Amino acid sequence: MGSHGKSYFIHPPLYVDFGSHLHLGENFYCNVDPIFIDVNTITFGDNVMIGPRVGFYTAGHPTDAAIRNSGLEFGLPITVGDNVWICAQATILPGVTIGKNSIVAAGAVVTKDVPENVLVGGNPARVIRELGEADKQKWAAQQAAYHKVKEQFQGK
Ligand SMILES: CC(=O)SCCNC(=O)CCNC(=O)[C@H](O)C(C)(C)COP(=O)(O)OP(=O)(O)OC[C@H]1O[C@@H](n2cnc3c(N)ncnc32)[C@H](O)[C@@H]1OP(=O)(O)O
Repeated sequence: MGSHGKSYFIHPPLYVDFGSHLHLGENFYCNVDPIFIDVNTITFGDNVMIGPRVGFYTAGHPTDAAIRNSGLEFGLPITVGDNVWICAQATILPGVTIGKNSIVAAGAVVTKDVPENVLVGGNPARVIRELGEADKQKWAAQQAAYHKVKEQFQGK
């Protein structure tokens, strides 16, 4: 591995082309069976969560068949910001940067850069909506309800 934070976890099996081009931030979590085609660098910020069977493909080939057959390959870096969640079976293409706090929905094919604080999904991935205060309120209520049940269960 190129570099990593103090705490990281990847469920095996995993595939890397090199491994040395992979840079993980703090508190990196990746579910089972990721593919890292790291011909160029794949760089993750802190607190990134990856669902099962997500593919990161930095490599590409010429769209001209004759030149492609000569063996030419290129690699463009992939960069994932802090606090990004990439859901199951998403595909991240060469050169893509995903902005901090954003979510890539399950099955998305990400062909272009993703802004910060958005949910993207589909093929090709498009912004579905912005993430913000409504999400915070919804999930803070869920969190509070969870802790209430937990404390009741523990007899506090
Ligand atoms: C780290 C891990 O291990 S994760 C474990 C594995 N789990 C997963 O991968 C879970 C993946 N979950 C998803 O993809 C979910 O759909 C989420 C997180 C994106 C849902 O986010 P929410 O904001 O709650 O989305 P919500 O269900 O309200 O849907 C919003 C819109 O996005 C659409 N949408 C939801 N998921 C997707 C998707 N995967 N692809 C395309 N569109 C989607 C919905 O149809 C809806 O569209 P509409 O407004 O036209 O009706």
